[in-house]
Amino acid sequence: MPDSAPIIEARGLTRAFGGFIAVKNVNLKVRGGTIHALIGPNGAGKSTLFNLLTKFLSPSGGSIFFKGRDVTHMAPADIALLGLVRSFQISSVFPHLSAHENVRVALQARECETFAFWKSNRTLRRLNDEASNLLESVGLADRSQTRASELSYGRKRALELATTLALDPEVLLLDEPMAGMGTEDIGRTANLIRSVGNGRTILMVEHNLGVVADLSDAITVLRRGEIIAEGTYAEVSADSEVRKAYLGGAHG
Ligand SMILES: Nc1ncnc2c1ncn2[C@@H]1O[C@H](COP(=O)(O)OP(=O)(O)OP(=O)(O)O)[C@@H](O)[C@H]1O
Repeated sequence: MPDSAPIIEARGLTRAFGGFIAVKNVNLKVRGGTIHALIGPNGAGKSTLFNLLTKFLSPSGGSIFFKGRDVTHMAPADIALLGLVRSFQISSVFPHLSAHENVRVALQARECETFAFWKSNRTLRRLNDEASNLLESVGLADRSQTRASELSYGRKRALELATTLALDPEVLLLDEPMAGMGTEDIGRTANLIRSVGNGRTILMVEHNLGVVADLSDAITVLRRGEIIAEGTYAEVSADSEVRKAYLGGAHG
């Protein structure tokens, strides 16, 4: 693995809904520079764990560390500023703006953190160029002037990824990046994730096991809120508990 230090770590993470424990004593280490997938049958607790890590839900117990710092009680916006950004579900794509305008707005949002609010012509030109480069990197160069609302589903998600990349996150959390996509979009998005994963850490929840096998350096398998296996795809797919969980299908 590229780097052995965990960039995200959950210790004893637990979340109950009433009397039901959706995530139970999870100890997870996501290593810097890796693509790490969270898999498991329906209802295994993947989304709940994701929501805990991105602070959309607060834990009933346990702690979360980001780059060695205890962020258990930090607000979602503050953890995003530290460099942990969730894509696809929270990124803001404005339907009436063009693809290019959407990325530029995201770039401007980032610049506001560090620069004065006024912009010189030179700065605006640089932002325009940067927006064009980002669109190109997600395969949307030829859709630059298309309104977001007119993009196909797969391309809308590529635009969401571009607006997230505009924030230059160190860690990207992707929630089912392939959901609802056709084969062609899946292939393109997998390539995209691989290329944006270069130099970043990616944690993703994904149901498409072919994609998981293809992209992941490490995989954590959840069932009924607990980790049942961890390792490479070859390791977890050979695990008898994992096989049982998947054969058990939706009742995992
Ligand atoms: N807000 C909530 N209130 C009550 N129960 C919840 C809530 N959110 C999730 N659960 C329950 O927690 C369990 C885990 O759900 P979660 O959505 O985290 O699983 P998942 O692995 O993401 O499933 P899927 O693959 O179907 O998206 C499920 O039994 C679900 O019904």
